[in-house]
Amino acid sequence: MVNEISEHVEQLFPALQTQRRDLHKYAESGWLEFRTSTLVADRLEKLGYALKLGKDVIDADSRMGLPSAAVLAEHEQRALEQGAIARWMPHFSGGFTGIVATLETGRPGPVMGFRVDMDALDLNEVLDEAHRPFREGFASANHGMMHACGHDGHTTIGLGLAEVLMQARDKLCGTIKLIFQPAEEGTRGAKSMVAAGVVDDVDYFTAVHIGTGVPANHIVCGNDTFMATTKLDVRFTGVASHAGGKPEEGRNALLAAAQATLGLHAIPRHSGGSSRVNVGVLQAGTGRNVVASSAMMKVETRGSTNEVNEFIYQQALKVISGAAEMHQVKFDIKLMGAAQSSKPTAAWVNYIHQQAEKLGEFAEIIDRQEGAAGSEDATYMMERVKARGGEASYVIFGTDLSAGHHNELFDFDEKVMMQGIKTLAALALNIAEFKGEN
Ligand SMILES: O=C(O)C[C@H](NC(=O)Cc1c[nH]c2ccccc12)C(=O)O
Repeated sequence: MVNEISEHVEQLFPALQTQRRDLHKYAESGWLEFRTSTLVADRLEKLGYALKLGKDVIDADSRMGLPSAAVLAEHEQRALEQGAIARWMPHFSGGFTGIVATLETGRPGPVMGFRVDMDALDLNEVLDEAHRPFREGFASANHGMMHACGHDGHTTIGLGLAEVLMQARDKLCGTIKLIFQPAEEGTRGAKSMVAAGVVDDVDYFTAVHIGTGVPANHIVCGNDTFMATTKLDVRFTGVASHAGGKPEEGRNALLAAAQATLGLHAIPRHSGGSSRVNVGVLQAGTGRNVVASSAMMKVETRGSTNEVNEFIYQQALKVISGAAEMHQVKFDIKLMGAAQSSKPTAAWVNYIHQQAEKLGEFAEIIDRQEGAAGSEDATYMMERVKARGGEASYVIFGTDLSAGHHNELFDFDEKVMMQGIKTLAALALNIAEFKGEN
């Protein structure tokens, strides 16, 4: 059976490549995946999946870092001009760009959930002959948005998996649930899908990523280096005054933000694990001879455990309020995103390892990798599934990259999409071979 699937996936390659390049060209960042969602929904419906869309899979109040209503409307319009399918748009309008596709086999068995993400980054793609997406005509048409983390590949893997599993439906048991998540960047989207109950019936959960520095033909079956993180926007509001004539009447928001930036980067370490803090954006002031009355910062904290991140975050709040107090300005903090740390379950990692070995496609099959961590909001889904006694893991398919993730020259070897689909399909088709720990 696995051989038949492999052949099917290889036949699909030209179509997968076309799909990925189309998504790459029309990159849409978090909560603005309007064109992407309508195309994904349309494809999944045509394949015969039962769909849940928009508000049925996204809890409105749990969305973090949502763009303004004006930005949402503008990008919805742009999506329609770029080929979004209008009849699906009402489901996604207003920033509800999530999809869950279900295949009930009618035979007893577990619920298996697979999660892919769909959003691009806020980044300008390099438009230069040296960069393959530009040279071959699929560089981002959308200013300030670029698939520079491979989510165009993830979405394509999800659609390819949908196709091969539907074709092999007579050999499956239980239920297949394909989760297409918005707004992973900035860790904004997953929590709202968990709050909508999307993984409440999932017994075995697998999230995927390509690249992340893992070499081509290597697979990491259970990535466990995710840092808990909190993302915040901070706004300081002071009083403008004549910088020469009446400086004492001013309340300097720029100085408060500068003070806060230094204070944030000086938060002590924690013996419980590694931590990070970053002020990635700082903007302030309006004119040379005006005491700056406004400033804003985009800040993130991270920790290798939820406790370490919480410590850094609480310290950050004190630093920000202290800096505001020092300069007698007002401040306002908005939570823009968050994710937990999470570890995969050993039995599921073992099963993925065993299935990857059977496929015979990988030069190296690694259970976990040491090293620098990022964050991921799929961790909310993993933790929810584990809390109900389910199994969960996060798989990385290695691939050659033209530049690092989140870089303007990012691109990947598209063949990795075939390995991804084959491996995930094998997890579903061979589930009878899974042995839990009990
Ligand atoms: O915090 C975020 O905004 C999410 C973003 N996430 C990623 O870049 C994904 C990621 C980073 N490192 C790894 C390693 C393994 C899988 C996924 C990743 C990050 O860490 O900045």
